[in-house]
Amino acid sequence: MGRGRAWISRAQMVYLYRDDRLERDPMQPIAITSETLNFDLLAKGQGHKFDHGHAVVMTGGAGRTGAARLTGRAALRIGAGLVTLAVPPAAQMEVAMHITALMLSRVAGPEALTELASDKRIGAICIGPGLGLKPAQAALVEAVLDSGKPCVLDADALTLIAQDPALRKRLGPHCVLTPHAGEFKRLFKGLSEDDATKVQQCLTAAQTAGAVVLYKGAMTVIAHPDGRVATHDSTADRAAPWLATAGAGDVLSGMITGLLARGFAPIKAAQYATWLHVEAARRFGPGLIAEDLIEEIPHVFAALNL
Ligand SMILES: NC(=O)C1=CN([C@@H]2O[C@H](COP(=O)(O)OP(=O)(O)OC[C@H]3O[C@@H](n4cnc5c(N)ncnc54)[C@H](O)[C@@H]3O)[C@@H](O)[C@H]2O)[C@@H](O)CC1
Ligand SMILES: Nc1ncnc2c1ncn2[C@@H]1O[C@H](COP(=O)(O)OP(=O)(O)O)[C@@H](O)[C@H]1O
Repeated sequence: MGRGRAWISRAQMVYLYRDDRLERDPMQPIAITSETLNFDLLAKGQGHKFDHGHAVVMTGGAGRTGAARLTGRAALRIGAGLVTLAVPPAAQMEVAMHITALMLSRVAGPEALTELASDKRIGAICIGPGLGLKPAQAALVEAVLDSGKPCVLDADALTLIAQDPALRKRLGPHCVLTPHAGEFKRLFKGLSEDDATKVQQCLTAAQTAGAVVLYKGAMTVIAHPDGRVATHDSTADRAAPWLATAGAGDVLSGMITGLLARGFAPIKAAQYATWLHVEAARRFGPGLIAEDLIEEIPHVFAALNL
């Protein structure tokens, strides 16, 4: 075990969060850097797999499951003890043929998803990557939101929420929304066209939605409805242009979901995942595709002496 760490209890984790350097000046935008993060929080102490959290990722239908499979694998690599893909019946064979360490649960509709999410051991849910945009998928998003579990809402879930005020009303600070610029524009109409800076736009969005918003891009901004804002600058000496590749956002969602399952608070999960995501991209370098990001995570952890 790295640095001889003992098992860390949930109570100790709460203490460690309070000790986090990113918390010191909560109302000011804070730069997410290796100086402001406390990497000891990422260490995996002793315990069995359920002590490290169980994450669920909803997949899309047949022929559309790749994005959620990336998400699920990233959640496992970041240290969640177990990850289950919730799979519509028509996609069950496709997903089963592609996974090994990931588990599969057949989910025929919102009732089945509600039942799966009600398992007390499920600590986090991700929905959106490759999901689809039909009313049946909106009902799945509703089931996730009604579960009250920490969740990551990405890709098609964001588009569905943008189209449906009833879904928007169900958001809370336990939700992390991860829009790229196109999704941000759809979700927060008008906001992205005014003169406000990206920081102000993201903060207003978080306060409007009542949820944590991670506004993606080379400059990523993360805002909590209570006013906390953090920025991650991936330009200049932390440039990672190879992250502009299909599926990179699905991997980020998985990293956040895995950290949520491990017990990180939503804003912390978003901050740590953002730094690790760029770090993985920079370590891999040119030619990066989404799968490479996931396989680079262990090397990032090793370099951090975890
Ligand atoms: N391997 C896979 O199976 C992948 C599946 N994906 C899925 O494909 C579906 C569509 O995803 P899209 O992201 O294309 O979503 P959308 O089609 O909803 O959004 C893309 C649109 O937004 C505009 N846009 C503006 N700023 C943008 C920005 N910074 N980044 C990206 N687009 C921007 C684009 O011009 C484009 O018109 C989702 O279900 C998604 O999860 C993608 O995640 C890519 C990988
Ligand atoms: N030029 C860039 N520099 C740094 N990070 C980038 C750059 N382009 C994209 N990214 C990051 O890559 C990810 C892309 O996510 P997204 O646009 O949702 O892609 P996808 O939907 O294909 O998964 C985001 O985390 C974003 O911040």
